[in-house]
Amino acid sequence: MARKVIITCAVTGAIHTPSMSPALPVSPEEIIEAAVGAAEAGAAIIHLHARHADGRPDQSAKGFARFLPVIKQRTDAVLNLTTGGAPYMTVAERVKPARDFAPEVASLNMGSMNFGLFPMLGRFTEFRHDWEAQHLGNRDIVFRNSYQDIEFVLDTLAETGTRFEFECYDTSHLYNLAYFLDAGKVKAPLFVQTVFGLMGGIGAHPEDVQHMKRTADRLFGKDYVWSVLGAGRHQLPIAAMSAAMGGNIRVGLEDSLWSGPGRMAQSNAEQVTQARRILEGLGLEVATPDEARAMLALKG
Ligand SMILES: C[C@H](N)CC(=O)CC(=O)O
Ligand SMILES: [Zn+2]
Repeated sequence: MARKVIITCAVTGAIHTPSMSPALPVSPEEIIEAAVGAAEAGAAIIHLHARHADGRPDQSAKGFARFLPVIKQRTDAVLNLTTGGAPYMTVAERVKPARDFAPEVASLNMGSMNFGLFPMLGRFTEFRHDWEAQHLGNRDIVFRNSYQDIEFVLDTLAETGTRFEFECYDTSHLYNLAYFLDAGKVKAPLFVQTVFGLMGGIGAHPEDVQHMKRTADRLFGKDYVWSVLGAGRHQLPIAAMSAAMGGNIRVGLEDSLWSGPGRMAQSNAEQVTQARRILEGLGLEVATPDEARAMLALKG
């Protein structure tokens, strides 16, 4: 029996800006087509952020209401709403969409960190909107996720039945998750999304991947479902490592605009298809949304 692998697709995010790639979904219609296309290509989970018309991150419930009902109608993929929003937002602002829509899954960032986007400025120079260069060039971003912030999200969503994609950008974040597990604030199976190659967090070297996996195995044993995301050019190499090491995969234009060295991705579905080819090349099978629901004990 081939192992089932969950592919998550993060279709737009709040990091990349519209001028960086014509494929980046911005409008509600573009986000809907990207989500449905990614699901049809094999993504069991769709991770969602909203944007204003000029592409700036929008964390209002209204912003999400413009595409959520239509996506729900057109696909049975698991929907995962961000509580990360954009690093300069307050946690009260960030948790609103998940509080209002009570999704099956919501992201939860497991620690504070410097957030370096400015390395991308070397590659992208032309911007349609002023805010884009400021956003990317900001060297003073601290993505705040204090224990109080994390607890606030957990308590706010406690009655919704929503489960979490625990974003861990470094080993300290795994220890923070272990603390909340021991404290009984989160329940197994934990969906642990280890993030590699985002400046401010752990790197994307194979030893970094092994180190995060070894640490998670020691802290959580069988009580977790491991997944990885690689930022930028690291997306597919990190996905391949995870597939070979028994893990699951996250791709999408939120995390990377590329589909190969120097080749810009034409769509989220293209990245999902590439991930799928890697899995099938290894004799693995892509998990369906319902198989992902069973693996992650989701409310359905
Ligand atoms: C590296 C990713 N941007 C992690 C993320 O997706 C955070 C969130 O939305 O809460
Ligand atoms: Zn996100």
